[in-house]
Amino acid sequence: MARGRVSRLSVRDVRFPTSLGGHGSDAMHTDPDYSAAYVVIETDAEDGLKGYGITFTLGKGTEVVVCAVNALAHHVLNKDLRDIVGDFRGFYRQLTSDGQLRWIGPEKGVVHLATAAVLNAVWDLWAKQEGKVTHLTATPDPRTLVSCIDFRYITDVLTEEDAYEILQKGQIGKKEREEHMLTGGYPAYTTSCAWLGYSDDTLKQVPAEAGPGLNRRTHVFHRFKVKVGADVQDDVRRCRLIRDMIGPEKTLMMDANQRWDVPEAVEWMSKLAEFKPLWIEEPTSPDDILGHAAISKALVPLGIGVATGEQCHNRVIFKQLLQANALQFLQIDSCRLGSVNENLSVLLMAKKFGIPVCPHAGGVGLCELVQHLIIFDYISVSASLDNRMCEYVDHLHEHFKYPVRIQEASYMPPMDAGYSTEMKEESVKKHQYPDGEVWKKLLAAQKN
Ligand SMILES: C[C@H](O)[C@@H](O)[C@@H](O)[C@H](O)C(=O)O
Ligand SMILES: [Mg+2]
Repeated sequence: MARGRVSRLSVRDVRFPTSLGGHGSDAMHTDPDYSAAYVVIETDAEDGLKGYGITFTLGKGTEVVVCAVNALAHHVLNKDLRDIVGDFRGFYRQLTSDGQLRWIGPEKGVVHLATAAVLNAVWDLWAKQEGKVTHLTATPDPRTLVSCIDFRYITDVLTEEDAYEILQKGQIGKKEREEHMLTGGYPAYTTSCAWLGYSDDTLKQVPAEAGPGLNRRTHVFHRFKVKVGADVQDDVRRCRLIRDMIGPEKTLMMDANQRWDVPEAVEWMSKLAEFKPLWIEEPTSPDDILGHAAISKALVPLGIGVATGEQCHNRVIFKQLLQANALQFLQIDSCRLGSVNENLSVLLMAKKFGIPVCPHAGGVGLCELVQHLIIFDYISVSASLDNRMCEYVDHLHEHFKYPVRIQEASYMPPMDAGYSTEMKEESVKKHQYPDGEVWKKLLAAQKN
């Protein structure tokens, strides 16, 4: 039972200097410092439980998101948690419809990232209070889940009744699928093997580390993603190198991070088609729905699908991408959309259109969060693993209190109550910007 009045909301700017090693680099984000606006919600309940929420950002972007979280805080403070989750749809709408803040959104950009951080903290707290891993796998009543979704702007594609029906059908065989997750986990792919800033030598090392016997964490990947898009000759060389290393059978995906215009995307991918990519991710602007549709159509003869979503603003854009046949793989993001609430609506729309969801993860904490959503998708919505997998990157998990568990290249279901969002206080202190120990040193060195 949800309890307590929200007595405090704090938000911190936590950054990791990942750019120093080229980790996370791509054709557009050449110096990413993986960062989080880290929200903690406290209540006056005697249990002393706190809710932790993050949104993923890059370096300097974090300070802007922190401002936006502070601007939203009054919607949460002094509210009874029971009232928040008792009318979660209403609360979601309250946050996203703030008469002044929606002008700098609505439901997009900084203000929506901040909404996600706050709502992620609410989901974490609610789940902890109920002693559940997540509300998603454990909730017996699809009506409760449906009541968390704001259907505004999507009823032409998904009504409340449609959602309920999908979730009701998802009850069939749920026990077996739960069992399957507990024993085999959810299939993962790795991106850590081929960031754009990695040298060929590093490329050669990293996939080998994921091979039998050599791997630090004893997982053997079958699916790999390589960053492309900056220089076509370079891409050909790197893709050849990786394809040779992983062999012809393993799955390869490519990610251009929005680098190209529409015709350029098609032309570029015809040069990389020989390496048999399953998909090209974010070939062009994330806002260009018809552009994605044109690229999808042009790449059909090459057997390459289009994947997108990590910078898709909200459920409305996802709705249109689905309506326009603009993607073959849909990539939800646990921190860009409005938390579980909005992600649920997208999972349900994807089910309706028969498009597999392959979440974006990585960054800092994204794997920890999105595993809950995708395992739920399998157990209660899609009921399928065909053409489905969840991204995994091998960075920064050590800073989380409940880090993901990867076994045999699969996400093993989280077992601790909550949304796996809590970071170790020691890590937060060290990496807080600009006065954490790590940044003090780095900033001092930059001055000298
Ligand atoms: C800046 C980031 O590392 C991105 O490159 C990353 O999220 C990427 O697009 C991905 O698909 O993992
Ligand atoms: Mg990507």
